Amino acid sequence: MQRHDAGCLDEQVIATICEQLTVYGYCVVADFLPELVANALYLEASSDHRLSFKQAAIGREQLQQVNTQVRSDSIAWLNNQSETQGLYLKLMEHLRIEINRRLFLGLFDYESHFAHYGQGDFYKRHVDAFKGSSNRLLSSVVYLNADWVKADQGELLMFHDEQVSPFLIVEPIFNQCVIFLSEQFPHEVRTAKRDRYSIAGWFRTNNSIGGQIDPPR
Ligand SMILES: O=C(O)CCC(=O)C(=O)O
Ligand SMILES: [Fe+2]
Repeated sequence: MQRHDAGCLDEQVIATICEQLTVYGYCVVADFLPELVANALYLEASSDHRLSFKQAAIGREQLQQVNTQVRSDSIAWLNNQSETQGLYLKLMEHLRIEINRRLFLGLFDYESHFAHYGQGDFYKRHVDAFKGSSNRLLSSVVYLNADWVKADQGELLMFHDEQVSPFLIVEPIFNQCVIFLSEQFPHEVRTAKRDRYSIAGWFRTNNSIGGQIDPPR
């Protein structure tokens, strides 16, 4: 059900996200974005040739390397280059401000990329940030796949510490969003059986030294 059509996130959704992050450290939200925005994002991700998807790498900065044993998806960073990206980034900026206002997390900015998992692609178990060594505080993933069925797999599996069984399985269904503490939860993307589109993003704190934002992407 669509709860909102204006160019903003639903207030109740924001309140729920903040409550669940406080209690559990993660939350899953259905119908996250205004439907028009989610549709436009899907169209852009799946068919806008100005986006040049590149094989995703792991690690940061100079240590980045492509390792298709770990992840085999392709990504394209959002940089406000289209009206659609502008709408999405504005909504996430609103969310950033609201989370800071309610939870005092001191989130400083938000970086995000489209991700495309083709048939057979996966992302093995990992954490998005290692304790104390990153400024990624909250991870978000918005899924853009209409008509996803169980047989398509490609679920996000979330784990507690070293446990082998996931405590949460998130299907990558259209306009569903998951937000979680980046250092807290190992997770993996099960091999997708069909094209799978999403936007992964990170709210970051500012650990800048000498005016340089640390670390850059
Ligand atoms: O697409 C997903 O469900 C998760 C992606 C992910 O873990 C990442 O990009 O770091
Ligand atoms: Fe991740």
